[in-house]
Amino acid sequence: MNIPTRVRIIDVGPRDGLQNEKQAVPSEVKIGLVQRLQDAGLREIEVTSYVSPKWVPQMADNHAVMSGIARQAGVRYSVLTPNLKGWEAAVADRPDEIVVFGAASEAFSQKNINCSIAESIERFAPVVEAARAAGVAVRGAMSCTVGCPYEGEIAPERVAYLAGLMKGIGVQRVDVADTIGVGTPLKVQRAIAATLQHYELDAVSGHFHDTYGQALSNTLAALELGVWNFQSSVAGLGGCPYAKGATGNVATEDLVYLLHGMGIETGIDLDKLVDAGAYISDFLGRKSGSRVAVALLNKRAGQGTPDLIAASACL
Ligand SMILES: CC(C)(COP(=O)([O-])OP(=O)([O-])OC[C@H]1O[C@@H](n2cnc3c(N)ncnc32)[C@H](O)[C@@H]1OP(=O)([O-])[O-])[C@@H](O)C(=O)NCCC(=O)NCCSC(=O)C[C@@](C)(O)CC(=O)[O-]
Repeated sequence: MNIPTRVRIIDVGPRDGLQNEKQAVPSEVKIGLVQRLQDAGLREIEVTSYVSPKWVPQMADNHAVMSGIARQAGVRYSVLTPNLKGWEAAVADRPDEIVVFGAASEAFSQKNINCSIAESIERFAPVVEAARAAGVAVRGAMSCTVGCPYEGEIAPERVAYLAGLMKGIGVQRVDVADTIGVGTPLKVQRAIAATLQHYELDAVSGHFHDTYGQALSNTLAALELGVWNFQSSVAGLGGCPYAKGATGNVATEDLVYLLHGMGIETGIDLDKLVDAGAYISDFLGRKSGSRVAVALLNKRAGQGTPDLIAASACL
């Protein structure tokens, strides 16, 4: 076992978390969320995406959000850019990192970005080149590395193929995404191992949705392989508009609780993170998707400690 002692978390809540929200979330609320996440100690935040507003209307205010955030030294702000048009709009807003996003599944690639895997790489290549020439870091999101809503199970060879293509065009690090949260630990480990054929461990992150309640188990499986970069979404927000029925990412609060409980350092203040989750959940008018946050908020409200509630349930 090669469990790391420190983990870096990218909170993708403002982007992945909110992109699928039906109600319009004002730019000020998104900016307030980014502020609270950095106050809680997050050092990487995925802020928005420069995609077609017809495809993802919630991200149409990308410029307002990126220009409205109060940047803090040492925090990396990333944005999604699927093509040169997205890059050209994004670069004016000075992201620290851009994310090109492909899929290990042909059908998902078509549904999500309207092109084949091969075409997507052709579109990404000039984006990557321009970003690197401008000194902007480049990450590649790899969707459907375990399962696809249209094609079912995805073989690790297809993940290795995509990772190789990403590497070939100069993408510096990649996310192994279980977009629809169907993965289980061994399948996730196989997808990561396939990615490691092309990328160093330090350049691989886990991005697990929690649709089937497996995200923390999958995190542990990734930790066992030494992975130390993870993406999560405060309050468990989110889902992809082109993966119907898939729920949000693993909640950042749940991830931090797990990691701190294992003695793994994150640099994140869990109480402040719970406040950030409460802020956005209150705005959306619903309970947090984080079980840790709900337990800690109940505890704060004096409704008993989670330990006592659990004990009384056994009586
Ligand atoms: C990629 C495209 C644009 C291709 O869409 P397309 O229709 O093939 O593009 P096009 O080049 O033919 O252009 C069509 C129209 O879109 C405009 N357009 C073209 N590009 C842009 C741009 N960058 N920004 C703004 N507008 C753009 C373009 O100007 C034109 O406008 P019109 O003339 O009709 O008015 C489209 O499919 C799209 O926007 N898809 C967005 C998909 C998306 O954001 N999905 C969610 C994020 S991925 C995800 O959540 C998964 C992830 C990353 O979290 C990991 C995981 O869990 O799996």
